[in-house]
Amino acid sequence: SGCSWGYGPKNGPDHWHEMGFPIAKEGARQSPIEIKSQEAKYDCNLKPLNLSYDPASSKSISNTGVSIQVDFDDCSDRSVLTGGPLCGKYRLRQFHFHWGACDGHGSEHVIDGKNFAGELHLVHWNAEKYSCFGDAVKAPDGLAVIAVFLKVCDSNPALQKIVCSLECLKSKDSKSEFKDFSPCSLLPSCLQYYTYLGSLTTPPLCESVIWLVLKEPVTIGADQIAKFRCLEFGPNDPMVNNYRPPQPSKCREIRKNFE
Ligand SMILES: O=C1NC(=O)[C@@H](c2ccccc2)S1
Ligand SMILES: [Zn+2]
Repeated sequence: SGCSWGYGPKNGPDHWHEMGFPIAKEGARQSPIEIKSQEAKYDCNLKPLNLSYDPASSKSISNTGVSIQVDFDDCSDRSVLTGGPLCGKYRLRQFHFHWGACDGHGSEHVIDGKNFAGELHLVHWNAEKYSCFGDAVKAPDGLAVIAVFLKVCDSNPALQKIVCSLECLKSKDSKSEFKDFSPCSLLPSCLQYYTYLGSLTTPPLCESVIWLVLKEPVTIGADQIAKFRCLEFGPNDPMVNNYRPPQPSKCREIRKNFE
């Protein structure tokens, strides 16, 4: 127990429902989920994802105590996501990562029983309908999160600027300037996706996320992910396994924009 949630044996995902977040157990659209590719339905009406990101809108990188996060200036439509299943413009607010203590697990979503070593989340909010992130996070169509699987293989040059910044971000609440970073560089060449209605994967677990899970993973080098694992949740508490396991599907429909 203890006052704040985390990923440990006493405050991790299995305890969140008793730490003030009953939706963790009672919710109808909790995330992440296991995606069974054969059960996902091809929908020809799904549009391609349209990303228009301004690298100048990146502001800072920080150790939030639960992840490493890059924040963007979301006071105007500088970096936006449209298309896919979305109605309107969703502004990029931040991206962050989830990863494991070893390469065999660490992703939040699972595809056909396969866990990846990590997962990148690009968090956007519906700035056309809502006036701020705080309002959007309470709405069923408030957020859109792009999830990208991380596969340990060759080193990924696009991650290098992030990896190099980690040395100064070991401790919780540390923060550095992080300018002129293009989030597009982190995406795979193919933007085919699965989509379903879900939730935040951390408390407050609000059921306000339209998930866009990319089919194609991106690589991360063994040396690069090793540096992620040197971060800390707190003093002498390595930041690893900061992921929530899959939640009941509860008969949700998963669609895909590819055959
Ligand atoms: O995709 C997600 N990953 C997380 O850590 C959750 C979250 C929680 C609060 C704000 C933004 C995102 S939702
Ligand atoms: Zn996340």
